[in-house]
Amino acid sequence: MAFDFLKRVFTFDQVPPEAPAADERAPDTVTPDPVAREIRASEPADPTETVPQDTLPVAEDPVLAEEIATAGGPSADERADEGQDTEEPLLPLPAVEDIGDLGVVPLSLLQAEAELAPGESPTADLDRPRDISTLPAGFATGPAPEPEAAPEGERLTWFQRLRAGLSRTSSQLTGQITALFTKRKLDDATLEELEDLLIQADLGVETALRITDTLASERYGRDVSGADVSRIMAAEITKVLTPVAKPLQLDLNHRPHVILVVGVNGTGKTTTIGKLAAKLSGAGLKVMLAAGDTFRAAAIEQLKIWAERTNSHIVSSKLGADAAGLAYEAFEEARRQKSDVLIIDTAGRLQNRTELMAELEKIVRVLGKLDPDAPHTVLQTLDATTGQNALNQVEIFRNVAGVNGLIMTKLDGTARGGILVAISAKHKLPVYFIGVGEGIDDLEPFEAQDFAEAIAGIAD
Ligand SMILES: Nc1nc2c(ncn2[C@@H]2O[C@H](COP(=O)(O)OP(=O)(O)OP(=O)(O)O)[C@@H](O)[C@H]2O)c(=O)[nH]1
Repeated sequence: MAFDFLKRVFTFDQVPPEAPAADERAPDTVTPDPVAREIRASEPADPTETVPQDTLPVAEDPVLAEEIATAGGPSADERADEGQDTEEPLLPLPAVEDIGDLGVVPLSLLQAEAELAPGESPTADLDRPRDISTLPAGFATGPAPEPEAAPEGERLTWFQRLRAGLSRTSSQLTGQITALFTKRKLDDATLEELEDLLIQADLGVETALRITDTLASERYGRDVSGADVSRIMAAEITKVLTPVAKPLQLDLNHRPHVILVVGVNGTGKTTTIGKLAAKLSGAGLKVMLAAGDTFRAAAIEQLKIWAERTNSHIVSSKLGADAAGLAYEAFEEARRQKSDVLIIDTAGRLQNRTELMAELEKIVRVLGKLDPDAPHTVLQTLDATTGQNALNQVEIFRNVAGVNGLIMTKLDGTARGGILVAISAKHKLPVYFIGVGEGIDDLEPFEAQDFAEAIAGIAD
């Protein structure tokens, strides 16, 4: 099944195309060997004649055939435009002479042979040593150099991607902090400026104050280095994040454990569902997906592909169908099929679109009719490139849909990330995973210390 998917996404053009049937082949089939070509040109054209596969590539490639046909002359189309016969032989061949049993050879070769001294081979010239001291620019002689080994580990580890993603935040912040404390001692003014910098990095007032308080208690009135601030910053952020860095708990007494995935448009819901399904079905759980984003045909197709890739079942309906109805049916179907986990995708919506938020409320309500505890997990995806607006997103989705867990996506891009600290300090919602790429494996459990150190710009 996975191979079917690959086959749809990639074209495997290394596989040589099958030779077309003789009657499909162009009558001007060209044999690559020039001598054979010349010989063929003198023979009566036999369009049904086939050429062994291994001699076909030149003639089989239509672009190449056209290039050959037009080398030094007008294209077939141009010839047609000029009213010329397009059936003429494709290749401008040298003049030939019939020499009986030997068939035909180029006249030029016969003339060259006639000029040779007795016993001298016509190809002897090729064997003479040549002066190769003046090759054209761009060429060199000597054995071909060994190809250089590809650099190891071209694909970054997820942690390197996280660090790279947060590097804009961290390098900007650490640069400003270093500049702030150059030739200045820690006093009220520098503490206030530091607090501003931390707030500008989206960390939130509460965490900014924790950091400045700790720094003041350690080093007030003394010199401070950027490294001191980074260390304290990482420690304080870790303290904020540790309580929310939790594993996603599945209560398999429910069967299925229902996960509803919500969030603003493009925050990575569908992709994250695919990644989650891959983890769960890879662990042997029976997963069902529900294509609850009934607004976009592409979203339904996208989820179907993820279902196929992850060996999950999928329930989908027509474009524009009632999303709550679909969620209800999917829940029933998952029960019938004894799925372990049902993951329901929803259309992206801005938190200020009241009617769309009401639809989300309805999905939750309808699921609750089948099981008062359902949906058991309501996951919200947050795009790490978003700043302060993410705080507001959590606030509203939490109120409307009962969000009880977060996943931050796109931490591999030019992420801001600091906002997750502010959200964690305020909402204390579990952060289960982080997205660090678009691939199926690019979802990592959230680790408080790793994240904190990446923001604080602390190297390994
Ligand atoms: N770099 C990166 N891209 C991601 C990540 N997660 C999702 N994306 C990309 O973000 C884009 C939007 O992802 P979707 O999964 O379609 O988002 P969605 O929330 O379902 O979108 P809507 O259905 O429009 O609301 C896609 O191009 C994804 O490949 C991630 O962790 N890193």
